[in-house]
Amino acid sequence: MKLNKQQRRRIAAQQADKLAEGDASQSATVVCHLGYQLILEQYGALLTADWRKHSGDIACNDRVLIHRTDDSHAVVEAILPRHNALAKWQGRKAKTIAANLDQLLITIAAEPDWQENLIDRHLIAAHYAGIPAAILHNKTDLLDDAATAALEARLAPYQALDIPVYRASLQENGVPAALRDWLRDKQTILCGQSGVGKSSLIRSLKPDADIWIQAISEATGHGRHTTTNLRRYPLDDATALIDTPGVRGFALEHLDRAQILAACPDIREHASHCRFHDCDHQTAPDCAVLAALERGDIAPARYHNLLQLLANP
Ligand SMILES: Nc1nc2c(ncn2[C@@H]2O[C@H](COP(=O)(O)OP(=O)(O)OP(=O)(O)O)[C@@H](O)[C@H]2O)c(=O)[nH]1
Ligand SMILES: [Zn+2]
Repeated sequence: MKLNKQQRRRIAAQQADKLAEGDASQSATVVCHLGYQLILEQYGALLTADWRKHSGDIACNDRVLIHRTDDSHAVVEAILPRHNALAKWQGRKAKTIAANLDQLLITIAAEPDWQENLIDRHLIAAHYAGIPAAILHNKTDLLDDAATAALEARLAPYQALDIPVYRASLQENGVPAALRDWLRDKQTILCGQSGVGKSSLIRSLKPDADIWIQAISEATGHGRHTTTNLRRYPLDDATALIDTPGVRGFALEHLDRAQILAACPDIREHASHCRFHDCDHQTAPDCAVLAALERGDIAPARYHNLLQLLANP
């Protein structure tokens, strides 16, 4: 059902009243959005919750005001204001998948094989969510010296962008101290292909992760259905990890060329000096991007990856 302006205004006003009432209701954090049901955490305990039709697009890690209906169930009255939100786009339609994030961690590994394109899409999504990103290169134990050098060379252009790159063998050595520090007191969304080691990272940092997963399954009453939904893992009062099973990457079709370029800090400056506003950065005359590439001011890999993204957002 589509709402008219007046109905939307009335709902917004009702939600504002609820927010103002504050402690008449109580707040909780969204652990998991199952589509038909929400799993919330309040004071360490899990609740199932329904929401009113027009509360808005509730996402994992949202803070919500609730009305408890019994010990294990609640109704969401309103979404508390968000710092930010990460959306996944399908064509021109956006779906918020997580809110109130501080940073994004992309994990890659020797296996499964990965493409720069995957990292680039995550960096652009992070850029538009207004959060910094870092890369975790896991399973270093699988690489010999030559393979390590080759992989490091692929990651060098990202390090040149001041994106932290952490290296780990989670299985053999656990979580490196520098990565622990980076994650501390932050709400971090964990991205990466299936099998790179996201669960291993969560289990290393949250020894009771399996108990938490079990508790979520019990709350839903639907066994293991939650495995393809985003899930929040609290580590302490200020730290949480948000796992993203089933999020295969970020389509960028909703962005135009300029917006994609704007999210590439190493290239956008040069692009602003191209002779033509709509320069293709390939064959057009007086292309400042090509000139910078020839001077060595843009990493060839970054240039080629950008062309690929522009051709296939
Ligand atoms: N060799 C090696 N294997 C690892 C390492 N870390 C994790 N693995 C293995 O890689 C496989 C996938 O790890 P997970 O942690 O389940 O990966 P994931 O990203 O959570 O994958 P999904 O659960 O499918 O999303 C498991 O068999 C792990 O034991 C590592 O440092 N070295
Ligand atoms: Zn150009």
